[in-house]
Formats: sequence, structure tokens, C-alpha cells
Amino acid sequence: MANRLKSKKSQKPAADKKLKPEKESQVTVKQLVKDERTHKITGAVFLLLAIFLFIAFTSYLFTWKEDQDKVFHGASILLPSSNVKVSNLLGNLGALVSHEFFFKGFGLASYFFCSIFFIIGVNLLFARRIFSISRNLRYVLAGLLFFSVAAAFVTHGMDFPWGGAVGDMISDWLTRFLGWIGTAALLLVAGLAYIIWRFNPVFHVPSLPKKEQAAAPVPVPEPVEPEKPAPKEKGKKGAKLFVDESFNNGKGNVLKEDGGIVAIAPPLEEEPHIEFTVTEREGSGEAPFDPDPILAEAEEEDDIDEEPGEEPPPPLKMPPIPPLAKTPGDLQLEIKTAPEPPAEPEAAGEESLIPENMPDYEPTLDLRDYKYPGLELLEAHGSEKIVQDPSELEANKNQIINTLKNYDISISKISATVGPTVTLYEIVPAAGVRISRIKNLEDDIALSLAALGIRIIAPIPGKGTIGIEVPNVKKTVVSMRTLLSSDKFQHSNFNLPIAIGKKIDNENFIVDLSSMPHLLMAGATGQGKSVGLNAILVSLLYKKHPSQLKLVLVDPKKVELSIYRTIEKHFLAKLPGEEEAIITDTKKVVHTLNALCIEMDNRYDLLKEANARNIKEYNEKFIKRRLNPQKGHQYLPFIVLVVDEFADLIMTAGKEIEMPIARLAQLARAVGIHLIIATQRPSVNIITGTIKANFPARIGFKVSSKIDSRTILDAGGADQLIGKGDMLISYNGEITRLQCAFVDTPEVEAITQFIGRQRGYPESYKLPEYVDEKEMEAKDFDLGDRDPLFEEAARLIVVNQLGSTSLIQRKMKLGYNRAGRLMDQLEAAGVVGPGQGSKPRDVLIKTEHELEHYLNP
Ligand SMILES: Nc1ncnc2c1ncn2[C@@H]1O[C@H](COP(=O)(O)OP(=O)(O)OP(=O)(O)O)[C@@H](O)[C@H]1O
Repeated sequence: MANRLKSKKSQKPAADKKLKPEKESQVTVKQLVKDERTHKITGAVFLLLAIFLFIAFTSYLFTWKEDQDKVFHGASILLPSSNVKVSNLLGNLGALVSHEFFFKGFGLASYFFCSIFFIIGVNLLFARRIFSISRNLRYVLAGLLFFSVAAAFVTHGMDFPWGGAVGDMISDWLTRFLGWIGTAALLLVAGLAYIIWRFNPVFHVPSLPKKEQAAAPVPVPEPVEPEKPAPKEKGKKGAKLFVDESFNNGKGNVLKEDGGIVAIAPPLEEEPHIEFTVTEREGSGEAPFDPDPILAEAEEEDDIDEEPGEEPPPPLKMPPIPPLAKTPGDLQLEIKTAPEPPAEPEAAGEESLIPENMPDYEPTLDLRDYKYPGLELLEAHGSEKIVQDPSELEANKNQIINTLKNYDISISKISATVGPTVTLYEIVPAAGVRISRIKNLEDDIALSLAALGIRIIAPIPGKGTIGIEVPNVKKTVVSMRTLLSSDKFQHSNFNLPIAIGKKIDNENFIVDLSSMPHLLMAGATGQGKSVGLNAILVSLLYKKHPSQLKLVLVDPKKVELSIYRTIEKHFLAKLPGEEEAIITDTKKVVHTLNALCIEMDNRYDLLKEANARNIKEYNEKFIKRRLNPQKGHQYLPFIVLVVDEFADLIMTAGKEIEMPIARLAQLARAVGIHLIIATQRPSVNIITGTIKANFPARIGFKVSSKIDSRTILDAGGADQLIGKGDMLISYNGEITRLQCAFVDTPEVEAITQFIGRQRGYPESYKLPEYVDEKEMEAKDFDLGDRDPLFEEAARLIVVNQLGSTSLIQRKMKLGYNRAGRLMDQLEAAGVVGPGQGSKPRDVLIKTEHELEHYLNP
């Protein structure tokens, strides 16, 4: 990938790694110095040196007396000809070196040399700045000086060289200069200062009894300079401060008692701190070793300190100071690993998918033997494990840093989250870099990164960081099986749970369609729209009983949804008298949409009568048997309308389609009718303002232009996707990138056949009849011609003894006009009395027997 090829600098370590033995002879000294292996060997030597000194020094503590006169011979005792024998555990060399360090140098403080060699050794060996060399070097130098002088002063006149020659010399001079007392006082203060500087201990002011404390006014603390050993004076001044324990590195902010934060200036000689989260990576995930920053670190501005046992420095509340020079190797990449996908439940989960038993009326008893499809019908498409390629991550990181550097944008932190299809690199720009600038440079940066599918999110909402999404070379298929077996789906109590896909952090994206409440999907052909639709439908089929859900499927292309024909008697709804359950003809689509509008109106009437605000409340009342089925009440299943190619419909029928869709989208939510509309062509004349306004949840698969992306999502980005189910979903005002779950056609077929083989309803769910007014007028309806449903309507009215048009409408699933005409005919035939305004008409025939006699004299 272009990313990998460009970064010259970043390639060096990798190139070094691959150095072949036969080419080693041509290696220059410079290359050798930079070679990672050279550094590791040097590191090992330093570690050995530290251990050698430690043993020699410790042995010297016990053997110095015996060895002293022998080591006075100097280096000659090291010669092979020398037959001097010393007692030091590390022989003549150990004795001589210890003597030089202790006697001629710094006495006991010489142990500091062990620590500095150890630190350098560890850093070089592990190719990481585990300890800060610059900081430790300063502690060691100051410590050498102080401890040798203090030791010499305290042990004045003793034989053992506690302070060494250096300590003795300075101590003597100080005593002459300040006298005994002066020197003692100076050393005491210096010792205290050293401890504060090194460890910044917390000084607790003895706390007052609680009541007094509450009553005491909170004095305003003054800024504290930790370099000057201030905490004591601070205490004296009575400024009651507590230092947050976690801010113990001498650079932390000081919290006021009331919780306010006082920013303190960093110590003068301390370098400014840049916040890094250095995360240990496993195995080959290690960043290529760039030795320069480690060796040259003493001169560098930033500081990484990960001493074991020492708390890592917490993020400063002060803005970080931008680094002087940032090379890609400087920044550690924090890889946020996604949680492992949960284990699949052992059984295929038929039981677990069955919703809880409902009391009283049980809608599922209609088809009591119905079995939910099991997970074994779904395939696991490859391994679900997200593949992290460390070299790819490193190359992309370097490319991003270098590209941004070209635009003078420096970074203080970079982390990576590896998702199924893309990796999100999250960047914290250095202080002073305005995010708007990066936003303006978005196109240029994307161009420089030159990888297909790059999307820049500046800033990531609610985070203040910048996101750069880069496609993975190796993508992971998210199988439907994983999503449906997840706890979140299995135990969801959503009305209409739909498992759409996985987010970048590997989290399953499972939402409730009923809360969306409708969904608009767009994407160029072949980008995963049909797979997306199938994923949604399959989710619903796995969680819903045929009595709870009905699907109205509109498929002008005639092929995509035909697979669902087999579940007609279970889940599909259609117009009365219609042959095909999957609607393909535009004229019939118009009828169906209008029939759905009538169904919606009828349902609203029912809700009104039942005093329920929505379908949930209504169904609850029905289940509790508080609504009388004799009065037309019934358990209302959710209805989901799926339109596969919306553009085709709008092109042929325009407003005739748009109007009922808009009406349903506006009003149908409360009565449990939800719409999913998909289109290949997301242009403004297809997805009009009216449609858009009523579809807050939208999905964009890859589209061909930024304009299309704006039309569907009100934002760019869908044009930069990589296809194959890579998508953006705008939901709850947020745009999220997802990898759509993959469910293949044979899987869907297996599911529909599994359902289709079971006992279903005698016929598919009947939508109300819609009669086109214009068609009716053309027919010139003759009142004398009785409606074919006349007898049925008469029986209904007589049985219920209720002369109500809406009863005919609901029970017989008829539109208002036809029901009205039937009522007129019943009146003319003397079955019911004249209309009485809003009250039901009187029923003039009192028994069924009487009616039979009347109808068949
Ligand atoms: N979520 C996914 N994961 C992996 N591959 C996918 C995914 N979605 C789609 N694909 C791949 O892309 C191909 C095309 O997908 P799909 O048929 O859904 O496209 P489409 O947008 O519906 O096209 P059209 O509009 O022409 O029907 C699939 O056959 C499959 O190989």
C-alpha cells in the first residue's frame, strides 16, 4: 500500500531487521551503529556492568581492609605477571574498580553508578524508553554529590571511605567555609530538597475536626512551585491544600479544597510534559526500534517514564507543549484491542429465543407448535477474530504522522482501534493546532494518505480527537451467526430487534427498529444493500413469532425478496384477493401503500376506543382481556414494510407513491407500522425533503459521489467507503461506521424453508381493501347491485347487534367507502335503521335465525 512505501525513515528499522548475513560485509559503520542488534548487545553489556559493579561494591564493603594495600599497586595488579591475590568476590578487577569508585571517588554513593548503567541497559535491551534517562541522570548526579558529601561529613574521621575522596574534599571545604553547624544545616536542607524533588512526598496537615473544617473558610491557595521545597512553607502560610495523590510526579496540578484546580508552572529545569499513553504490545506487535531517540533522549523535550512501581504520570490539565521535533518513531502507537466476540451458546437457542410466556391471552397460541429457526441454519463465515498486522499498523501510523508533518501539524498522541474492515487511528494534535485547520485540510490529507476508503473525522464528536479511518488489508467478515448468538441479541427485549453489524471497536450494533422508527437505506449497486436487508429481515425472523410480526414486501426488481415467498402463511401480509404475496407491480404497490394507510387509520380507531396511546399499551390491554374481541378488537402484530427499490417506484408513480409513504412515515409509528426503504439512487428527486424529514435513521452503503452521500446522510463519507457491507449509519443524530453482518442467500433460503415447512395460518395476513376512488367512479357503482359482501356484513351486524360502519371496516378489513356503501345497502334492505350521527344505527333484525329467513325466504 502506498502508505508503506512512502515513509523512508520508518522503513529503516524494518530494513535493518531483514539484513541478510551475506550482505553484512557491505554494512557501513553508521548502519552498524543504528542497527537494532548493536543496541541490544550494548544494552546487555550495560546490564552486565551494573551487576558487576554491584557485586564488586558490595564485596568491597567487607573486604576493603584486606585489599586496600594491594590495590594501591594500581593497574599493575591486573597484569598477568602480577601474583597479587585479593579477597573481593570479583577478583583483582573488582577490588581495583571498587577502590577507584569508593576511595578515590564518591564512597557509598558510588552505587548510583549501578542504577544508571542498569537503566541504560534495560532501555537499550528492550528497545524502549522504559526509564527516562535524562531524568534519572539528573537524580544520579545530584545524588552522587549530596550523598558523598553527607556521608563524608557524618562519618568524618572514620577509616572506611564512606564519602570517597570527592565527598571528603567538599565536606572539608564546606566545614571551613560554613563551620560545623552551617554545613550540617545546609546538608539537612539539601537532603530534604532532594527527597522532595525525587519523590514529592505528600505532607498531611493534621486534619481539623469535621465541624470546624466545614465552618472554616477555604483560603485561596497560592501557586506552588515544587522545585523550591515549598510544601513546608505552604503549610506555614496556612494555605490548606491537598495534593491529589495521583499527581505525585512534581508536575501535577494542585487541587483546592473546593475541588477547583490551580495550574502550577512546571519546574524550571524540568522538561514540559506531553501526555502519552504507552501501551505494551504483545509479540511482534512491538514498534520497530528507533534507537536515536533513546540515546539522544537527554536532549529531548518529551519524557516517558515507566518506572516499575511508579505511577505513570497522569494527564496534565495544562495544555501540552508541542514537541520540537517529532519523528514517527517518537510516538508509541496505542492499540485498543477489541473485545473478543462472545462464545456461542451451546444449544442452537430455540428456547432462549422464545419470548417470555404471556399471561391471559397468548397470541403465539395461534401457532402453538411454531419453532423458531435455530442458529445452526446460519454459517460462520471464516474466523471472527480480528486480524491485527503490526507492520501494517506501524506503517500506517508513520504515514499519518509524516503526512500531517508535511502540513505542519504535530501530534502528541496516536492510538489505533482495529475493526473488522477498517482501523481507526485516533490522534491528539499538539497544543496550538486548531482542529478546524485539519478539517480544512481533510481532502489533502486523504489524498496524501492515498488509500482507498480513508475517512477523516475531525473532531470525533464528544472526544476532541481526530479520527482517521484506514481500511485493513485483511478484512474480517462479520457473520450473522455471531451477531444473533450474542447476549445482546438473545436477551434483548426490543420490540423489533435488528442486528445490523459491528462497530469499529467490535461492538455489536443491535437496535430496535420500532424506535428508529423507519429506516432509509441507500448504496450503489453491489455494495451490500441486499445483504443488509436480509440481515434485518433475518434478525426479525429469529426473534418474532408469526403472530407478532407481518411483513409487507415490495420488490420491483422481482428477484431480491422472492426468497421470502415460502413464509407467506406465517409472516407475509397482502391485499385481499391478491395472488402474489411479494408485490412487484407498481399499481399494486400504490394499492398496498394505501391499504396500509387504511390499516393505520383503523388501528388508530382501535387505539382510541381502547384508550391506548400506542400499540404496546393496546396489546397489553388486549392480552389482559380488557378489550372485547366482539367489538373488533384484536391482537395487533407489528407490520414492517420493506421496499427494495424505491427509485424505480418513484420514477414510475411519483406522488402516488410518495404521498402514502410520507403519511405512513409520519404517523404509523404509534400503531406498530414501520418502514424500511432501500434505493440504489439516492438523488434528491428520489429521496425528497418530505421523505427525508420522516426518516431520521438512515444507512449509507458506498455511494458514487459526495452529493449522494450528502443526500442520504446529510454528510459526506459514504462515498469514501470500501463496499462489501462497509456502511455508515446515521442514528440518534450520530454517524457510526459499521461492517454490515453478512448473511448469504443459501442461509436465508434455509431459514425461510425451515419456517415454511411448519404449519402456518390458513392464509396470509389480510390488509384492508383499498378501492381507488377514480376506478370506482369509472365503474359507476349501482346501488341496486348488492355488494358481494352484503350477506357477510348483514350477519356481522346482526350477531353483534351493532349498526356501526367502523365495525364492518375493521372486522371485514374494508376501506371506509366500501363499508359506508354496505351500510347504505343494509339500510335499504331494512337490516338497520337510519343513521343517527355519531351513534350506531339501530339493528332491526334481532336474531340470526330471523336474518337467515330474511335472506333466504
Ligand atoms: N456485509 C458484507 N460482508 C461481506 N461481503 C459482503 C457484505 N455485503 C455484501 N457483500 C458482498 O458484496 C456482494 C454484493 O452485495 P449485495 O448483493 O448486497 O449488493 P447490492 O447493493 O444489493 O447490489 P444490488 O443493488 O445490485 O442488488 C455480495 O455478493 C457479497 O459478496
